[in-house]
Amino acid sequence: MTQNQEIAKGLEGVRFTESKLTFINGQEGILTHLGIPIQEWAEQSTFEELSLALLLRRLPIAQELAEFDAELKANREIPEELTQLIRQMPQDANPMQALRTAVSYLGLLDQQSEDITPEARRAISVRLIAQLATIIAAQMRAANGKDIVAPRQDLSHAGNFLYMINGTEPTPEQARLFDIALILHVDHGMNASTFTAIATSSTLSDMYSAMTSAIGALKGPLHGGANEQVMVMLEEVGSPDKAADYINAKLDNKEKIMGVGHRVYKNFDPRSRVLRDYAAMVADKEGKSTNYQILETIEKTVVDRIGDKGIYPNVDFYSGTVYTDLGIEKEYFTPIFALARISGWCASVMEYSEDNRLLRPSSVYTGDTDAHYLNLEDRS
Ligand SMILES: CC(=O)SCCNC(=O)CCNC(=O)[C@H](O)C(C)(C)COP(=O)(O)OP(=O)(O)OC[C@H]1O[C@@H](n2cnc3c(N)ncnc32)[C@H](O)[C@@H]1OP(=O)(O)O
Ligand SMILES: O=C([O-])CC(=O)C(=O)O
Repeated sequence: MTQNQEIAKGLEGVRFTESKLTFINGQEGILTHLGIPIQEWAEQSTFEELSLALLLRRLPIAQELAEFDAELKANREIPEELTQLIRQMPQDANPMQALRTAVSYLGLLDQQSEDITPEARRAISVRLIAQLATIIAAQMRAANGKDIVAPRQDLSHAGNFLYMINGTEPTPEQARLFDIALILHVDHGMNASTFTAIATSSTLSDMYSAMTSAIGALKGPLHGGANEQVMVMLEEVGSPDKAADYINAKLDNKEKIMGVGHRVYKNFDPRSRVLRDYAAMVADKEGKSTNYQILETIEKTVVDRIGDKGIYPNVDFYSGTVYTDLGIEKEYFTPIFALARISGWCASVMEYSEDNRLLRPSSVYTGDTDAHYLNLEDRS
């Protein structure tokens, strides 16, 4: 029996499906959704519109967008049982563990959760997109010993989230900045968490199981968890004049720098450029923040030292400074990534399920081939 011995470590470059959602050219730093550059989505669109466009796989017409917007608003409330669970969670719970638990519980409470027809998957996607914001805001408030703020129906998705976390309405500029940050995180091809969501749903499991798996995958520091780790690094560095030495010491030690490097981008991640511009704009307006100055030095030091390996800032590098400026604590950076990526996960699962095939790769077996069972007393 012959076995193909080739291994694609980390599944690098392996294509297992077709998709019409997202195109990435990692060498040239190009990212498009439905063929439209990410910069245009960021400048001209909204989180709601991009979410619907990915679910439809085309730009919606005005009436479709208005209806989707109304549907999201009508679905913002979460069940009272879930609010109670959130209140009972340990105050020091890891927010991604708390989110994973809450989404799993939401599935338990949803009468439709076992229905995997396209219609049911779409209805569940709308609820998940709308309610993740309410769940994360409630968790943030409860963990800080504050009253949970109910969602409002007269604000945008981004504006309502900021309202729910702060208890006061954001300025239009703050709401728009957060909306842009969400847009930049909505989808990114076959990243680890989207792949995980698809792998789970390829067994014909339900949407909530797929999303719970995806949240678990996003949590890791090599993926979405890197944005929080960037902030940890900024705290360790402390001041801009220490940044270069800090990075050089880490690289001498062969340690990885968080928020830089990417499996696909070997030039620059276009999302980090957009985020850097906004971070710079806020920094200029309010007098350059220490964090922004440290990041500038880290970027320069990393690119000087290992830019030739294709290591540049990724989306997680500058996002944290934008969130910090909006008053969000670092422990919630990764849940906020999920708040945006939920739309990409749902759209990807729905697309893949139209022509589903069980995901089941192989490994090359390198263990014994001629062993026999030994009784316990005969083993040494
Ligand atoms: C939303 C997102 O998921 S974006 C990614 C978020 N993750 C991070 O920011 C964590 C830091 N970055 C990394 O760990 C990596 O760049 C990853 C996991 C994102 C991609 O990794 P891979 O494609 O597997 O690249 P790999 O780890 O093989 O690195 C290739 C080379 O670049 C180096 N390298 C890659 N990333 C980094 C980094 N962040 N810091 C220092 N060196 C790095 C590796 O040491 C390796 O060097 P070598 O060839 O001399 O051994
Ligand atoms: O594509 C990836 O591997 C990681 C990433 O940038 C994302 O998920 O946004």
